[in-house]
Amino acid sequence: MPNATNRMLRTAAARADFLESGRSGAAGVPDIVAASWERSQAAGVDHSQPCTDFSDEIDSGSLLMRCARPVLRQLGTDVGDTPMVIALTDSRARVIQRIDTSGAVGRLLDRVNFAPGFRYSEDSMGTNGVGTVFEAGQPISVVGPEHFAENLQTFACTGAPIIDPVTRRIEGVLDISTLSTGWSPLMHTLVKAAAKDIARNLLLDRSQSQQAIFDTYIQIDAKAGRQAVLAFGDSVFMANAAAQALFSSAEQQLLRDHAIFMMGRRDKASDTIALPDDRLVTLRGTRIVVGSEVAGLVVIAEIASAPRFGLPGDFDEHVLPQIAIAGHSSSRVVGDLTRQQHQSVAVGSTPAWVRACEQVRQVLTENQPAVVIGESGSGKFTLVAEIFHDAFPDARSVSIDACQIVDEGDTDVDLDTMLAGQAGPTLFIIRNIDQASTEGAEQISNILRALAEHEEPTWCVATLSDSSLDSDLPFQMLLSHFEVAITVPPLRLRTDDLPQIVASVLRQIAPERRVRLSPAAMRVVSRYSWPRNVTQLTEALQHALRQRPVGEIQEQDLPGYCQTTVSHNLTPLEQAERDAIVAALREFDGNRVAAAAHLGMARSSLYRKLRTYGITA
Ligand SMILES: Nc1ncnc2c1ncn2[C@@H]1O[C@H](COP(=O)(O)OP(=O)(O)OP(=O)(O)O)[C@@H](O)[C@H]1O
Repeated sequence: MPNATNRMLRTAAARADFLESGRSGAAGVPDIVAASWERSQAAGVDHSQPCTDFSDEIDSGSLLMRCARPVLRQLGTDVGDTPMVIALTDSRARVIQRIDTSGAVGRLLDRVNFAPGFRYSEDSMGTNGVGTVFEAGQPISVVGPEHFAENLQTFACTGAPIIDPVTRRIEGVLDISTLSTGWSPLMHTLVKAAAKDIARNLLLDRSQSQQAIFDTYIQIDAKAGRQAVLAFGDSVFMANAAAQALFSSAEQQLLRDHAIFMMGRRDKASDTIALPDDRLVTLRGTRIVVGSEVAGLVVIAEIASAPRFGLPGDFDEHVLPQIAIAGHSSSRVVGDLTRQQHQSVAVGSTPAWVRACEQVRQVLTENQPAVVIGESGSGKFTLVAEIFHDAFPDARSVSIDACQIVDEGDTDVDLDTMLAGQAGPTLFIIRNIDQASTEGAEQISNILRALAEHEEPTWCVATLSDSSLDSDLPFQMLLSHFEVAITVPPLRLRTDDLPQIVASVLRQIAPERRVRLSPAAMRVVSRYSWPRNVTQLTEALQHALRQRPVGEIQEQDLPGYCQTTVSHNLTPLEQAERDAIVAALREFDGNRVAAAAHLGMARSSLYRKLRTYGITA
């Protein structure tokens, strides 16, 4: 029997002994491997079903990626047709790039989640050619049964650390993986040399880039007079006095994020960006190119316009619905609201949504106290207020947030003031009654009783989250006050309505700008599950508008988390499965282990499904 086969057999037997009886079973196995098995076991890695986590926030423009790119390209050419996969990880053992010289090896590695976004640390996947390199701080080959996990037994992985020559930190690992039968000690030499090349590039890039950015910044600042000048690079950020006076540190961070986005673009180095306070800032940039890569950007930033519309929460004619908000300081009742011309938010053709709209219209017409149930941010409040003002244009509405009702003596909601100020038909919307404390629920009960006896025409609707229904929270005592329950569907079940909803949100957050989504961006929006519903969609579109204040929003302008990997429209069965996973994650506060147990699913299957459905919650 050849030596290599013999060695593998012995290691396989030692691994079985180790799993049964601990370190004594690992006799004859190299110390570095035996120590790693022990660490894997101590970390609680399940050798029969290890599980890793996934994140889709990979920075393709990072310094490491930039320095590794030419080396990986060369390595790919050097190994030619040898069936293997070359992988680069970041400093958190997350695979950030993979080059397959063999589709078959690539497919096999997909099945064990050795793919971009997945973490291969030792405490998640056990002994392997990435995580163990981080632990040992040196190159290592892990061949066949030397892997701790069952599903990695057929592979051989050779990894070498990429050590930053300046900081001496491990910035990542370069790994070559193949089938254990095709492993050769030559791979060790190859990987070590390539990792060193990447480290050398780190040093060169840093010093050349920093010098080039600095030189350009000095030149532009000297000519800029009193204008704001900022310089951005991987580990460089400079702002002159004018820039520091003009932008807060949070705004500077935003400009930096946008500059990094601009660095990745090939078309133009100038752009306009909206700050959170809606000032429009024009950035005129100069790209700093080192070698064939963009290493930094120096920009002159000018305010193009002052804020053009109110802050979120402000009551103004652009903000729907037209209602008074019970704020922190008082429950204001605002009268004399004139109705503006606008598109209704109650649009949509999804049957569950149409049904909810009809029911809301009916309870308001017949003045029946109702609870509207649905996921947070699904638009319960907006829908009720909108339909109410549509049906009763001269009436007013008051919103009371149940969280703000504390107790009798210390309350934000002053019922007497509210009712005394009521000079006409009024809708009271009590939001999130499921969030009420015991004292709050008693207070709300008093309010509901008082409203029922009030002489003026009064409507009363409460909203609550469907996940609270089965609980024994204090709000349960309030349900007897309501005659009808209406359910609002979550956004992910309203995919047909999404184009209208997106248009409506864009009109609301950028009323004076003609922005729309490109077809590809709309596809991204349609595939994502939106666990926080319209609230989250609004945040995502605000983010996209900051990236691209005018014109057509592209898919890369949307936040990374909603770029799903789902490449087809989901079948009803898949939608049901995705919804069950989202619900379980919500129930267990994003705890994937608990969610998998609840769903009766292996953790690895859950991770695969998360990737398939693009669920990042
Ligand atoms: N059709 C729509 N068009 C534009 N914006 C909308 C639409 N529906 C809801 N919104 C916006 O989405 C956000 C969430 O809506 P809303 O507050 O009505 O949801 P909710 O279900 O009552 O939320 P919560 O459970 O958190 O109280 C709000 O900012 C609202 O302005």
